[in-house]
Amino acid sequence: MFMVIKNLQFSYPNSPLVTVDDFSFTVEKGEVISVLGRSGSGKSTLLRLIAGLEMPAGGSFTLNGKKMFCNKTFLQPEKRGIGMVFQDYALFPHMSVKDNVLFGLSKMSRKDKNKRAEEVLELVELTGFEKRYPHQLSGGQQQRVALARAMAPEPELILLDEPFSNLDMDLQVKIRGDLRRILKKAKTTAIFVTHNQNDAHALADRIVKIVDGKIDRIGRPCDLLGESPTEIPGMIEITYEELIGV
Ligand SMILES: Nc1ncnc2c1ncn2[C@@H]1O[C@H](COP(=O)(O)OP(=O)(O)OP(=O)(O)O)[C@@H](O)[C@H]1O
Repeated sequence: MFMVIKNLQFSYPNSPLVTVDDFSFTVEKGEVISVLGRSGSGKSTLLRLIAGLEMPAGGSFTLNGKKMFCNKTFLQPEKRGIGMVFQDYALFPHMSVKDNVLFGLSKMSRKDKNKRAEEVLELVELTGFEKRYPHQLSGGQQQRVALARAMAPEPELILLDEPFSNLDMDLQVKIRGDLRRILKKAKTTAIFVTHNQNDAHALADRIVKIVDGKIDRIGRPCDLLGESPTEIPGMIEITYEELIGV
């Protein structure tokens, strides 16, 4: 299995709550997973643990056979091969679109960097926008530059934290369609965090639903559509056992 998270455990210091309580799930290569949950359920914390920005209290996480953490192994964020896109895009305002994308690339010749930047900008349909600055772009275009920058180094996994929350409703609908198409075209494995059920259902191959720091259910969007576990007796057992396989 491409990515395996097993019995992941985390609490913030000085907090009585267990923020991530015994999470186990697997992700296949090229799969798009939505982590769906209400505000405060622990979604961003899970992404921070995957990214290596927080140290888990227990459990293990491997990505493409590499131990990200397990017992005393803790791979630093910069060595994990994981790209991130956050809700505020975090583009460098004084850099052009192309320079923003080039920033994510290292250890390549100048020629190769330029080629890769052109490729990813084409993928997100921003060819011709290379010389513009972030303030000269729409919100959706800025979001696509952020995605291009994260995808440029060909990370093994991309994490997206509520990437649409700053966009207006019409744009959200368009961008989520674009995002799924872009991720699938590049065969990128992605974990996408949202509190919005529509986004989760439109984008994901599978959804990991979190309630109060615990995995409530895992399943395909068609399995989980609009139902709560109490409305489908036995649902947790079937989907969870079938799908985590760890
Ligand atoms: N630095 C911190 N110190 C202590 N508690 C924290 C810290 N950051 C988050 N928390 C708490 O951990 C819990 C989970 O927070 P987290 O940000 O992961 O939730 P979330 O599901 O991403 O929420 P949102 O959708 O609002 O971003 C919340 O109860 C939050 O108050």
